[in-house]
Amino acid sequence: MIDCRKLALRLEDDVPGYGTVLQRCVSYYRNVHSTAALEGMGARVVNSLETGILAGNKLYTHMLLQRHGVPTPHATIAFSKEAALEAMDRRGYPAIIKPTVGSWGRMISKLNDRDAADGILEYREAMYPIYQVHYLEEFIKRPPRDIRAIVVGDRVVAAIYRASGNWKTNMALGGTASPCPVTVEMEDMCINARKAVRGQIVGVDLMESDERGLVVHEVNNTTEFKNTVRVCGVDVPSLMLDYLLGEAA
Ligand SMILES: Nc1ncnc2c1ncn2[C@@H]1O[C@H](COP(=O)(O)OP(=O)(O)OP(=O)(O)O)[C@@H](O)[C@H]1O
Repeated sequence: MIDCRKLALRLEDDVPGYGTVLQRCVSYYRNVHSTAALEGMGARVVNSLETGILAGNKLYTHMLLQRHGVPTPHATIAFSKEAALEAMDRRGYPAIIKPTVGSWGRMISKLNDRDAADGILEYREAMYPIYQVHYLEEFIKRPPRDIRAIVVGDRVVAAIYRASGNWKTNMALGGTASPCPVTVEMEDMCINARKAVRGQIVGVDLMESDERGLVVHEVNNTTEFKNTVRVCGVDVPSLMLDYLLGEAA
């Protein structure tokens, strides 16, 4: 185990005997940059830099899911406050606005009407340029929960429902976990989602839309699994390591 924060890599060296690296850093920027360095120095990193970049960005992921025929919330990308408001006026409220890069539900807002949208967009326009890219999703009507499925290669090894009193069901925001049965439909969809971002070990987040059935709203490049292990009793980290050892053989 190597703590990324203790790492200083001389980039012209070969990686000293790392071979295969299972990337587990939860900080997005440390994650992709350490992956880039390690890959460049000859290590095989799971997931790859390519997957880190693709899955780390909600717009890139959306486009890939769509192209691979994986159902995903309808979305709009707008490049100014005015264009975003116009799009929401056309598509209707509520809408969800998300940073293209981010996790744990941070800075994700539900825009219930034009006044709320106008206020949030004004703040975003005053922030770093990345926040002036407005990624909007339809609000999916669903039971008060979502699903996190852990995909290791060609299997969903475990899945949980995440429920909370808030419309955002992230565990980081106080969500609670319970086991979710894995259906064939869900497994196929998750494996397609993994392939769409060219990943190997990923966490796929799904919602059960009242209108459209299962939709995938995110693919996590470095999936957390503590609560899944606890409620499903599946030893996810061992399965990840078995997969990597099988791949390396
Ligand atoms: N389009 C949507 N409609 C309804 N609810 C949504 C929608 N998108 C997200 N949510 C809710 O908001 C939560 C956070 O969304 P999302 O997973 O996209 O954010 P995140 O910051 O990437 O979270 P993480 O990476 O930790 O899973 C989801 O778990 C889900 O409960």
